Amino acid sequence: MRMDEVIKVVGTMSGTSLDGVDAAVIETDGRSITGFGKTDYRAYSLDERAVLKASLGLWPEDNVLAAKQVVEKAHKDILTTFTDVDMIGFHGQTLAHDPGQGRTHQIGDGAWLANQLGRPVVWDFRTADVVAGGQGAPLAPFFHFACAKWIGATQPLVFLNLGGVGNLTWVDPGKDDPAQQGALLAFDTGPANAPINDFMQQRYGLAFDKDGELAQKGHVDQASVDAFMSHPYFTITPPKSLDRNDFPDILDRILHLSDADAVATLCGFVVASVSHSITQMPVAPQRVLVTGGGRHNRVLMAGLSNALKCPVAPVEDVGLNGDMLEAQAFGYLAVRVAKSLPITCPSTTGVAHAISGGILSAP
Ligand SMILES: Nc1ncnc2c1ncn2[C@@H]1O[C@H](COP(=O)(O)OP(=O)(O)OP(=O)(O)O)[C@@H](O)[C@H]1O
Ligand SMILES: CC(=O)N[C@H]1[C@@H]2OC[C@@H](O2)[C@@H](O)[C@@H]1O[C@H](C)C(=O)O
Repeated sequence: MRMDEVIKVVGTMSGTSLDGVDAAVIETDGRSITGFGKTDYRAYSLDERAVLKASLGLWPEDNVLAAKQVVEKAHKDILTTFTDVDMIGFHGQTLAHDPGQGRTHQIGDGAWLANQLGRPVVWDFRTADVVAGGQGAPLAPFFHFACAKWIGATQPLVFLNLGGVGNLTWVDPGKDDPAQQGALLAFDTGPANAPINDFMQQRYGLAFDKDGELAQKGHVDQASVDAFMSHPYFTITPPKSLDRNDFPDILDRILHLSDADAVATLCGFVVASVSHSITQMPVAPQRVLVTGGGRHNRVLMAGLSNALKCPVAPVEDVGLNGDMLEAQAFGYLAVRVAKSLPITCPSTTGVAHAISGGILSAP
């Protein structure tokens, strides 16, 4: 493969919210984005979701066969309709993440998918980084750097992903290469939608608080937010990353509140953790562009706008697709892996030096 060859790749993401699989086409030479293409979404059924949820926290030595089959089938279903791509970037589903012990666990066999779909598949993006001493997450930052160039940004800005977990990337678009010192700073900010979803599921059997409607009726309990912010995670100097279940007692902290106040306070946790994270940026960002499902939550967006000293807007404001950015990221990273370009560096995962990673499985 020539270094300047543009590859049409479909990337997939099955995120921590366990709602389904996103797939999105991107065209890139592994450095610049040259175009975006078709996108699709395949929801997990309630039964599939239950299998995945029951498998969270499990490692390869545990019995994860049922969950693996759910993930593989869902990806095969959605990817079958992407017929005109050169390559697939397959993130899989994270079940467990413990970089401190040098391990992270994404299920789904990319070699099997390559055979089923007759296309090369790049997968297992995180293992090389954790084995090399990095956090193995977040991995979207190198793609965020390319997005900053694509939108023509000239001043430092932040991409904030509000998924199940929150993560952000500070980008200096004045730099030439994402692995260059001072180009990026990225880390997980704290829990985002996952606790809100868990609460809505427990109380109402609902998947999430649509548009923040319940939170809008409540008030933030500041004492609970302050107690939440005393968690040791917030004293760690970035880069740092989280497992979905790293704050196991988060819902216990709001049990004494009314439902509306409880959800408003969970939103307050997100706003406080993101605001704290922004104070750790090398230079104040000119703006914060929000991606991930949390950008639809009006209470989260209003809270962030109030708390931060710069404009906060969904990535749609700059022409990007906030539902598909992570899927696009793993397409982009697949091409970088195929070209042996770095996908992580000290300022994104804390790894000692910039490295590539992933496995490329030919059909
Ligand atoms: N209209 C909406 N109102 C409020 N919240 C929403 C809305 N739409 C989506 N969300 C939230 O966004 C979540 C899905 O976000 P997203 O797809 O970015 O997460 P993910 O990719 O699974 O997570 P991660 O980035 O942590 O891997 C939903 O579970 C829900 O909590
Ligand atoms: C271990 C893992 O799967 N982490 C996810 C998770 O979901 C959000 C946040 O936590 C981020 O660190 C990461 O995903 C994004 C896509 C990333 O790697 O950039």
